Amino acid sequence: MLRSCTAGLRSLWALRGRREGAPRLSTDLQPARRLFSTEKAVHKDWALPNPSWSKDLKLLFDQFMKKCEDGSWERLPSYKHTCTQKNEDFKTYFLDPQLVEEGLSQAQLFTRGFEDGLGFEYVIFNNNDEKRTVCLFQGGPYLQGIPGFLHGGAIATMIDVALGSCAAVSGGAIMTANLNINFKRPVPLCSVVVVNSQLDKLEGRKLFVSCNIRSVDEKTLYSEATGLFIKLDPKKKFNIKEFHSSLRKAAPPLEEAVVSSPALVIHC
Ligand SMILES: CCCCCCCCCC(=O)SCCNC(=O)CCNC(=O)[C@H](O)C(C)(C)COP(=O)(O)OP(=O)(O)OC[C@H]1O[C@@H](n2cnc3c(N)ncnc32)[C@H](O)[C@@H]1OP(=O)(O)O
Repeated sequence: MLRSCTAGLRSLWALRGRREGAPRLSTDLQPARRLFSTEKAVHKDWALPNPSWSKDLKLLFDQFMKKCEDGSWERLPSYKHTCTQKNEDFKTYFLDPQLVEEGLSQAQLFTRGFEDGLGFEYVIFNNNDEKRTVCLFQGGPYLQGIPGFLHGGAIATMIDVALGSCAAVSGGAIMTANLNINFKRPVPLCSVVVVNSQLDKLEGRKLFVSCNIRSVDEKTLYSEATGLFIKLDPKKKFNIKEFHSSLRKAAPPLEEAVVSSPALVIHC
């Protein structure tokens, strides 16, 4: 099972002119800084094949690109950094300007923060008429949970992204309000899975979506999930000052919290 993954990583190292036994990946990762060096890299669309993609992923990608030719499907681009009009609108209408200045300059999309092949490799296709999306996903070795299998949190993340994208196509600026996931079979690390999502119901600002995750041959059902996404209300801007003062009211200072409740000390 892990053979294809190891092979993928070896070819990745080979591409970068490294031999086996060369510096370990974990101590040798400087991807983000390297990528920030040019404008072109910053605005790179990551939902496109790279050398870490397996044969299965490339094959499915090609099949969906074919479906895009008649306009019934479209590939959704994916960027590490804010650069779509949708994201700009989000900042303008929903965020406190102070939050934008203080917090967002270094920010990048969580699922695109790994070096090629090590984390989330995925591409999402949208069918507007049918209100559904298909996400092709290959989870890399840094997403391991129990040995040889994907971490449940990584699966939940992809479900959030897949369902969120499905909802965002219809709803624009949305946020996840509820996710409900049934993990039915563990997903082998580095395998390719298909996340089929669809918009079930639109009710005011509420978008109800559901999805399933299956193997490429469709024989294995890995997970099923439903989600509720809320279309954001521009009248309810996220206000950083309000947020901080509500936090202070809700939580006592750390020392106080530790003394009164040792269970609050969480190691992560
Ligand atoms: C193209 C890009 C695609 C990218 C996809 C990426 C996906 C990633 C998305 C995320 O990770 S978002 C991060 C995780 N989510 C959050 O942090 C959200 C935290 N929650 C909130 O900020 C607010 O609760 C939220 C914005 C979701 C809703 O607040 P609002 O003040 O706008 O809504 P309001 O409370 O007025 O509720 C609106 C309706 O939704 C209902 N509602 C809200 N939260 C609910 C809930 N949790 N369960 C059930 N119903 C809920 C609520 O009852 C009401 O129903 P009615 O209209 O029928 O009265």
